[in-house]
Amino acid sequence: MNIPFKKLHGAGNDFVIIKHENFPYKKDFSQLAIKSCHRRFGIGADGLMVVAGSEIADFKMHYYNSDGSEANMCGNGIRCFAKFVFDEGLIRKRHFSIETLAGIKNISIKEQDDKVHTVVVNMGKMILEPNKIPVVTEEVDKFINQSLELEDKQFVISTVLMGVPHTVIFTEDLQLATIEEWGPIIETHRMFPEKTNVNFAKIVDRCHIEVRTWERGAGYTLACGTGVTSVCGVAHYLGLVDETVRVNTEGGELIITIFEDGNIDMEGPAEDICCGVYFFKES
Ligand SMILES: N[C@H](CCC[C@H](N)C(=O)O)C(=O)O
Repeated sequence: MNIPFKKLHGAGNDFVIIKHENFPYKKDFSQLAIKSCHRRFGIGADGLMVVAGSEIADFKMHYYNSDGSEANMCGNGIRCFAKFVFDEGLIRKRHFSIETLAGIKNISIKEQDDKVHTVVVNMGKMILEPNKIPVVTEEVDKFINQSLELEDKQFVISTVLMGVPHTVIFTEDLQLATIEEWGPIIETHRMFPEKTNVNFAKIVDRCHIEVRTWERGAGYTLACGTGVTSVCGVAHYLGLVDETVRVNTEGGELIITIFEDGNIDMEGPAEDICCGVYFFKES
């Protein structure tokens, strides 16, 4: 089956995007994600998004990680999704809404020469209550600064829900070797029945943080939008940063703004990489 696609990235987190009308087989989205996201046998990407219609918003976003698992939300992905639908002429408003499994997200785009270059997403509010997060824990009212002992290493972790589960570890050590060693162990820890994304964060000062993320279902990525949002939400909750934070990821910079009512905005880039036709072969 020949499927037209575009490939975009948001701060180095890259995605294959297709229109539902070109592949209207939801039962095969997972297989399509695995095959098309493969870095050798496919196009290569961290995830797949399918652009579909919605009865409650301007569009519906289906998101699948490169391992084929479906996720409720993707922060870098929804910026690329917004660029795709605007640049493709599917919508010409600069403010519109996208339905996700984590609720409706409101989008504002910034464009130059009629092409989107930056997108602001209202990510909603960070959820702190353990009974609303897929985490198994003794009675605590917030899963913040909990100690976790793994083999011979002590971690202090905070786990929140930002559409998807995120575990945050504040550390000075952002070496890739550390993330690749401990990321998968924490991602698949028994306390996370639906697994978790794992964010290693270094607070530079009250308005700068560096974040490196091991993503659930995708591994190490150059940036993670929901992860960066979660890190800033936890850091702000702990009084470590101000309301606006510039976050450095390996793939680029994201700007997070935390409002008094708890809503969090994420601003960041969305860039085209290529477009083409993907030859999907069912296995
Ligand atoms: N791997 C995540 C989904 C993608 C999130 C990330 N790419 C982002 O930008 O938010 C999960 O399964 O929870």
